[in-house]
Amino acid sequence: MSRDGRRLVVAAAILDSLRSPTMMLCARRSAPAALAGKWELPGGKVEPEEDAESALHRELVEELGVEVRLGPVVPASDGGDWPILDHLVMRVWLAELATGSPEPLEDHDELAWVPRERLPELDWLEPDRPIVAALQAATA
Ligand SMILES: Nc1nc2c([nH]c(=O)n2[C@H]2C[C@H](O)[C@@H](COP(=O)(O)OP(=O)(O)OP(=O)(O)O)O2)c(=O)[nH]1
Repeated sequence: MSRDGRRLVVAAAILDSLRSPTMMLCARRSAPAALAGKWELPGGKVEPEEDAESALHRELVEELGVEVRLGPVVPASDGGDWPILDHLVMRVWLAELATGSPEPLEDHDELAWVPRERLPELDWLEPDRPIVAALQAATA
């Protein structure tokens, strides 16, 4: 749960390098129908009794088959989690690959390494647009 009791979604902005980022791994949703075709950050809902970072590592293994090193969280302008679809909130970490090569194993039909300056060109899930802007700023 987030601090205000809303269900928490966790996601990773996986960079080619945490130290000197130039590209970010973006994922195109394949389901449900209402969200299919839109780009997002890989991740998913935190299960009850699960801590946020463990949930993120679990989701990245399930969805992409990778393990990552986490960098800092990129907060919303109020310092907290980002409001997203379905009255959920999302916490976003910068990250870099530790092991594995990302494959669209589950929930996505395409993955793309996108140069950070081109990130706004993708057809993002609407709530992700301000997050993408913050990620560009955080990786400048
Ligand atoms: N993973 C992810 N979800 C996002 C992003 N932006 C955004 O609005 N969402 C929304 C879409 C969904 O309503 C929700 C995440 O749900 P999900 O379907 O990915 O979660 P999950 O893998 O745990 O699946 P389930 O338990 O619902 O079956 O958050 C994003 O960048 N990444």
